[in-house]
Amino acid sequence: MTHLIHTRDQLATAVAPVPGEIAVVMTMGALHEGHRVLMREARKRADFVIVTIFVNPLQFGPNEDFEKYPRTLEADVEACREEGVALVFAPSRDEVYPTGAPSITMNAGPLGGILEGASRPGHFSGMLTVVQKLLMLTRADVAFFGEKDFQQLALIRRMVADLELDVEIAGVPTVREPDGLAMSSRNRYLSADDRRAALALSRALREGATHTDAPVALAAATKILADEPGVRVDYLALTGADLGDPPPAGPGRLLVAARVGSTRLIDNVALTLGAGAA
Ligand SMILES: Nc1ncnc2c1ncn2[C@@H]1O[C@H](COP(=O)(O)OP(=O)(O)OP(=O)(O)O)[C@@H](O)[C@H]1O
Ligand SMILES: CC(C)(CO)[C@@H](O)C(=O)[O-]
Ligand code: BAL
Repeated sequence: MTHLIHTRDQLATAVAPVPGEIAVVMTMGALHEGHRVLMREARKRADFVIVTIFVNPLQFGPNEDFEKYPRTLEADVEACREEGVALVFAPSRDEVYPTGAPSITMNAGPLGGILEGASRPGHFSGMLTVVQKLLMLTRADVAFFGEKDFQQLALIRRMVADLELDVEIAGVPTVREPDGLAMSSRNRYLSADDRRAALALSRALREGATHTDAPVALAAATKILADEPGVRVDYLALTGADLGDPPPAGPGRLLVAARVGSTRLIDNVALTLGAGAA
């Protein structure tokens, strides 16, 4: 039985008697198969799964898509029901920010200022602020996040480590459409032409990841993106697995952000760098 609740009082009442572990999957709604995989992983881990649905104003810039972000609560609750979720917490803005716009927020640190943080100033501060609140409100023992938002996941891990929060963070690999496009709520903004052009992102990452030499991997991915006129690259970066400088040898990450039409998409893949790598 899935319950839809909207207030923090309802949430406190619902979680208080839970005997075992509580798992949370935080979302902004417009749920798709990627979110469902997170829910399934959460269900494997805990009997009591909470899905939060909240389009957090604090993590959107003034010219971003906060107003037009898809809001599909009824279908979202149905998806949660099908996945055996116990509780859907869909709070209002006032319920999450009862004191109004908070004057004290999370500082996302240096990792919060690169890549997505450079393109979306304040985004990670707003994201971490709401994640911390939702962890506290749901009293989660374990929280599941997707690798699709790789820098977000890294920052949440960092926050939990640095602030010694008593919660486990579980990462889930990116779920893709059969043709490679990373699933994303924002994919529903794409026209048919945009949708076709957007495939260049995953194609570029896949091709890049076949190379073990960092400049060669970057050049291969760059060429594929440059060959697709429907894509305007925001950044393409090759980093270490911790988003620092790429190591001479070992695990790395190739990350891309780009505009396709008026839609901004992100994606990333793991790759192995260095001589001797496969
Ligand atoms: N394709 C995916 N594979 C794995 N996890 C995903 C995928 N898409 C989203 N998630 C995860 O679901 C959680 C909620 O994300 P969110 O609601 O922002 O969805 P989204 O599809 O990423 O939306 P957006 O298009 O706005 O970026 C995050 O932990 C995110 O990383
Ligand atoms: C983690 C999150 C739900 C916080 O608003 C959001 O950034 C998202 O959906 O990835
Ligand atoms: N999926 C990450 C949340 C955001 O784009 O604001």
